[in-house]
Amino acid sequence: MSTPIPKAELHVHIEGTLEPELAFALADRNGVRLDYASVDELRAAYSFTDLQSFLDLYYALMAVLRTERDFTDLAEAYLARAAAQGVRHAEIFFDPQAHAVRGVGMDTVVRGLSAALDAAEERHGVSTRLIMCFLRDRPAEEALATLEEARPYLGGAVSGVGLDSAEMGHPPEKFREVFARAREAGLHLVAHAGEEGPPAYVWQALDVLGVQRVDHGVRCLEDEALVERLRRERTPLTVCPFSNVRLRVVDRLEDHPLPRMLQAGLVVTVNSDDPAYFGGYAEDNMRGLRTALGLSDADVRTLARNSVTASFIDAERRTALLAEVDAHRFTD
Ligand code: HPA
Ligand SMILES: [Zn+2]
Repeated sequence: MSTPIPKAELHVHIEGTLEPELAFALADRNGVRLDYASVDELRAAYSFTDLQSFLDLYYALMAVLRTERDFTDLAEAYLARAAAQGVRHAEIFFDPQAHAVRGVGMDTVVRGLSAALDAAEERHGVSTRLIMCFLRDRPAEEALATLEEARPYLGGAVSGVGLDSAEMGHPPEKFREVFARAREAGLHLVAHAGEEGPPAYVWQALDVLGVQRVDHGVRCLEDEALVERLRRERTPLTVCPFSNVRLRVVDRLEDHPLPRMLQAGLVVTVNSDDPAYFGGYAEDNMRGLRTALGLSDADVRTLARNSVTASFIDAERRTALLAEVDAHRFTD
């Protein structure tokens, strides 16, 4: 690969970076039986019809994650791959409720992930933040309990909260209270909205939850007033092109609405979402898009700059990373 452009990744689920090889290694280590005979057989199951069909496999495979060391190994593997793809800063989602159902508690998950994240700057040159997501298809009360369980880590290991899982039928307003509490705790706020769900869910994420970024948000294009609002307030959208194709939010990469989003003046970023399942990491997404849509060098630089300005890093590192993006030379 020619030198990837330096960038931030703002939308990646750590559980979605679980590659089949690591899943089998952890299954062996923990004595967990998988329903698949081999890595190839598992990979062959990665054919999705919508978000739910993906989530079913995503949650099932998490059964192999048991100990602090498992979470450390998972995050370390992601950080090494991300660094090789030019990622210089990563804001990483995790789903504590999806682990609690197996009796794997908050401390195990956060301490395990933090061990890898804390070493990432020195080991890989990647700064990091951790964003705790609530599962929107679980009750609001469970999200509140999850926030309380994470209390010792809020503002420390955990910088923000998000909202993910099955979108349809689970509007952002269901989580009004937990987001209000997270705001009181001084946390950053983001939410998945407008991936499969309608523009109304994006409005709610902004007006009811008060999010600083919208994850996905591609369906905003169906509502002109919403596009104008996002543009005027420069609310970043963390777009995930490979994910959109694999989950059939768009038919083909060639049809991806990203150029229209840029054209509309939106602060768009490119991200990998669940790279082990969707066919590639951050730079893979960038190059895939570039080829499919004929993006220019200037477009790619704009996307990389957006990723840095949309991140939650401090001003000094932001300036340093923007300088790196501007100094990048395209060689192919
Ligand atoms: O793309 C996604 N959408 C919603 N929830 C998720 N959890 C992991 N990936 C996703
Ligand atoms: Zn996502």
